[in-house]
Amino acid sequence: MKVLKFGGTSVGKPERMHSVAQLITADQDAKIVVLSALSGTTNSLVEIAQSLADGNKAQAKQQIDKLEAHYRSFCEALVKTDAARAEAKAIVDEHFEFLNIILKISFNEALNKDILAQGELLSTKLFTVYLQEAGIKAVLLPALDFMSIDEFEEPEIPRIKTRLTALIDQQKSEHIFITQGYICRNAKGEVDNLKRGGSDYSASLIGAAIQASEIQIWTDIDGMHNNDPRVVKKTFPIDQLSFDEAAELAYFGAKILHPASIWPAQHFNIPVKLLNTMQPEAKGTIITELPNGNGVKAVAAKDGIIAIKIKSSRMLLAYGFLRKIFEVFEKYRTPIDMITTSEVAVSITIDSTAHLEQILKELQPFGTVELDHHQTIVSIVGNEVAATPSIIQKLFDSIAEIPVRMISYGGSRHNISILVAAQYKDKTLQVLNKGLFNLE
Ligand SMILES: Nc1ncnc2c1ncn2[C@@H]1O[C@H](COP(=O)(O)OP(=O)(O)O)[C@@H](O)[C@H]1O
Ligand SMILES: N[C@@H](CC(=O)OP(=O)(O)O)C(=O)O
Repeated sequence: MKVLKFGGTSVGKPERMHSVAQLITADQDAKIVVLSALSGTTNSLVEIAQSLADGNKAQAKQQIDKLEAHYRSFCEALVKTDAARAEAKAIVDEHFEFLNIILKISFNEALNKDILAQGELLSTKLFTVYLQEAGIKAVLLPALDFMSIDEFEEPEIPRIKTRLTALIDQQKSEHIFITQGYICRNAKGEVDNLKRGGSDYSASLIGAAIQASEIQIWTDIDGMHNNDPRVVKKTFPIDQLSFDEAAELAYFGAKILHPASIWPAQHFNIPVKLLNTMQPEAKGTIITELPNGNGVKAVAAKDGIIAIKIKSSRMLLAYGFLRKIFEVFEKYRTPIDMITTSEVAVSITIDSTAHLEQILKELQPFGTVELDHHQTIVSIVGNEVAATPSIIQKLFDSIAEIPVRMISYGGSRHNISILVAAQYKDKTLQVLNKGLFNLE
């Protein structure tokens, strides 16, 4: 069985949904099709939830009405028969009735998650109505019946496997299953999600749970490119990446993949293909266990980084200092991305401000604490990149004019990372495109 995931841009217009239907029926293979919300919907739902959190019900109502109008016209173009239009209308009625009801009740975090789930529920139901109208047999598998995370927000793969296999076994004669990406249930049984962009993660978890033969991530670009196409002019798709290379790129900002989406596939050695819905014949990128050579494959940038420097003469010749500092981050479940040390100071980067205040308070006794917001990690990724001598030379030549805050070299054989102030991100990606790939 294969898993095919279609992102927001691949289902964001009625004609795109029609193309997705063609793609999933191009062969007779059994498949689970994972859909995101229509592009822009989750952002709108976040805005609605924010208005409600701010107590601004009038604004929330306006935002709900605007989104509803969008869905009404989407349905008009998606399906043509009276029966299908009536079904689509009933779905839109149901979900917007829900959004209108929550205007009347007091807002809380569980409700927030319920709001955010509406996008994937709508897209999958509407797509199923279209498939039915087009005479394509498919079964809708509700993700909330099988996808779950534990109290640490970690996916429960064995449980997902048991529940999903049972659902599929009940319908053995079917070969196209549709489900929602992104949404899941948490340890309390409430509706939750796998964080923004999480449909890729859903696809990978489903692939791992059913030991799929392949996971396909269909998006609006022909695979992983060597650099961020939103920032540099000339980029090219990479034919093949190893799981390690892809994981580094996803984690360090290549938006095409959710940061956590590689490990489930890697654990079960399931190939992942990145493909373009708008150009299905393009080769895309295949991600498999082994790399197909050494050296730089791509550059990526991760925004929203905070650098924390702890300076203390007590660190001089002392042991146990770093452990005490790390324990503070562990206590607040805040992962550290980069770390550099000298005899009297340690610099650390994090990407979450959730517990920043408490962390800073607990770091104060260790020395002088300095903070830099608005930083970006730029990562140079490729198998054995750190062991390829010419690369470090080219890297330093390229960034000669860029003020660099931190450099991490040697932590991973596949990654060299530098930290720059966010205002230098674009320039850094551009000079690296020239210096490492000889492209503008
Ligand atoms: N290195 C990269 N290679 C390919 N795409 C990238 C890269 N870095 C950023 N992107 C962006 O990722 C986008 C696809 O991801 P996303 O918008 O999440 O798609 P989807 O809606 O299909 O999930 C592309 O349109 C592209 O602009
Ligand atoms: N709809 C969710 C989940 C997702 O993965 O979307 P996309 O596949 O369009 O990145 C989001 O916007 O975060």
